[in-house]
Amino acid sequence: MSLNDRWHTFRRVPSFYLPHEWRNWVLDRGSLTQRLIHASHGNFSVRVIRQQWLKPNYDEARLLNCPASSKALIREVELLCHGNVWVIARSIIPYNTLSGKERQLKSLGNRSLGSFLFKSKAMVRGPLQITQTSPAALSMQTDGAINEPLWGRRSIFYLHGKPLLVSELFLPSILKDRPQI
Ligand SMILES: C=C(O[C@@H]1C=C(C(=O)O)C=C[C@H]1O)C(=O)O
Repeated sequence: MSLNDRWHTFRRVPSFYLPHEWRNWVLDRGSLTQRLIHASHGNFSVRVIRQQWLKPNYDEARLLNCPASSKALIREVELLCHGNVWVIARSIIPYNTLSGKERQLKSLGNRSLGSFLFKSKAMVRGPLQITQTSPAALSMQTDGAINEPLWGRRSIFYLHGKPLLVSELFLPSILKDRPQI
């Protein structure tokens, strides 16, 4: 099942629902890429699952104020540390956002989106929305390896005032693969 379906139901929860051990990760408004690089002592990579022109789901189109029928550049990735997936992410980039300097977003490849966003002097990040979901809800093939709630977030980044939506899901390997920082 693609992330497209996994993110279909982003059920918001208040940030105070977050357990202590996840608060620093999920509420950090800085670059997640930089945080992962630091936490893994540089053993970090981006695996692009797909990057295609597709229709966002209804909720995403609504947040981006895009017509429900319009397509956007949808990028789904896994962020790996020490070869393990620590984060899965889905970004929705409307056509009109891919103008000017932001045209480069079409050809990121396995460079992190964050490496572009947090370099831009014209970037403003909107508020974080928090969600809690389950492997079952995401139809994740975990063969029982993950049987605990998963925490995620999404926020809109504005580049020269043009929006893109980034959703991220934090996997338990973040805490299991390393001690708390
Ligand atoms: C927004 C960031 O970029 C990260 C990298 C992404 C990508 O390469 O597609 C997507 C979401 C983020 O987890 C960040 O590093 O904070």
